[in-house]
Amino acid sequence: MHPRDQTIFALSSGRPPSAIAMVRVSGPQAGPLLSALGGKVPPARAATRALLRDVGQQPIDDAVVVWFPGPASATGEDVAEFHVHGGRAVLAALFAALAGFENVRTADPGEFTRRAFENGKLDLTEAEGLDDLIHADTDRQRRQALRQLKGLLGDRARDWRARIIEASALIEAGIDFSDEGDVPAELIAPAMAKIKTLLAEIQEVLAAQGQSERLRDGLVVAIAGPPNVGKSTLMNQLARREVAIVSPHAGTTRDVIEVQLDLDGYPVTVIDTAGIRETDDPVEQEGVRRARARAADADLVLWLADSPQARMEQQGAAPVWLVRNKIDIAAPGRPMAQGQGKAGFEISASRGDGLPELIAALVGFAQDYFGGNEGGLIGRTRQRKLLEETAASLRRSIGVVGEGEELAAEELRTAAHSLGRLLGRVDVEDILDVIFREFCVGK
Ligand SMILES: Nc1nc2c(ncn2[C@@H]2O[C@H](COP(=O)(O)OP(=O)(O)OP(=O)(O)O)[C@@H](O)[C@H]2O)c(=O)[nH]1
Ligand SMILES: [K+]
Ligand SMILES: [Mg+2]
Repeated sequence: MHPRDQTIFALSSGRPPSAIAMVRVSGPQAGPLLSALGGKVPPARAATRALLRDVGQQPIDDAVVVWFPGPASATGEDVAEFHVHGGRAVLAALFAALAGFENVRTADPGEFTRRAFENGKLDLTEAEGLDDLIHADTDRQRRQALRQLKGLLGDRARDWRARIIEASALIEAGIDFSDEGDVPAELIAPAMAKIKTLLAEIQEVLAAQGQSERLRDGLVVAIAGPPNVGKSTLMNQLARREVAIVSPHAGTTRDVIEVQLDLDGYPVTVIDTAGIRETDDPVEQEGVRRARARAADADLVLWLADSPQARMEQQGAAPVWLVRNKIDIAAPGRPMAQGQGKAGFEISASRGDGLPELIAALVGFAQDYFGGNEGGLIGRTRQRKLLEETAASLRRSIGVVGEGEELAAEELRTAAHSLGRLLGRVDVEDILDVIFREFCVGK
């Protein structure tokens, strides 16, 4: 039997032990498994109490089961849910009982969603939204993922694709029905007008997007600077816990240390690095090399220093903010040298002075970085790339239509194909369907 036709099961709730655990089953054996383990197939979509027993009639657990006959289920197949007590031994016994049946196996990662997608329950953008929702750490990520899951982008893409196919059917019909290959302008003009309108709509979505697909990956802020200036102390303050070792010994931090922060709903990764200096110690040299590399890849560098004469080092293309630390012991004195046109900050990482201002500035930076808008439909680079490809093909079709309708039609097919890939449905038959439906009646 093909793996696709087998019945799959998996623990769908969190790691055991837990009060309740939910094991989900999907596939043709879901119903037979319910009756084999629970004694009967319960009424559909109603939580039903069942004493589960294994093949030897030994009790497994007192459970609640739910039966979702397909296709009106999450995956489109027959689905059974077993809500059991979330102990490791209970789950082990249930898994053993399930796996004992023929053509029943544990699910691969994402396989329930994959089946839902294959059964047309979700398009690819919605599946991506579901994945993002499960992995969302911050509130803004959650809202963005929910927009994807609700299929807002998918709905637009389906509509655009249908309209492209319509326009291309008009042109192709013109080509097929014209005598010497010259397609009457009455057919081409309305088709191209449709294309121009929808190109404008796609461009609007691409432009309104700002940076919001960055929400998935987060913003990386590197703390860098000379040894012993208080980088790890600042890191611990931002993380509100002791993630990095702090000591008066210069060269304490060697590895790159990361923490994930939720900064006003924005996902921010802060990294603490080794103090940058010339050194003979090969271990510290490696630390310095990693520090430079990570700072060069960061989206923002906080260059920490503890003297007014501090000179900062630019790493990569990211903006660098000069942050003077230890103002509690140094005389306030002269303001620090200003770097890259950015205002310097003055803080005491150990005492907390100046930290609210620094954090407020980081939130402001995050707002700019993420585009601050809630209306973004695009959640991933994959989606943006395919929409850009679609727009480019549409522009080319408008450009080449004067040179030949076949060229324009070919570009439209490419555009529809890009949108099909966005949705995870690539199906050239659609174009033929429209042509035959609209132009071949009675043949
Ligand atoms: N007075 C004062 N001391 C500080 C402040 N911040 C850090 N220190 C002290 O400075 C020393 C070095 O701090 P760290 O946080 O380890 O400095 P670092 O830059 O991570 O050092 P390396 O990892 O070795 O490069 C420690 O003794 C801290 O207690 C501050 O704001 N004021
Ligand atoms: K130190
Ligand atoms: Mg350190």
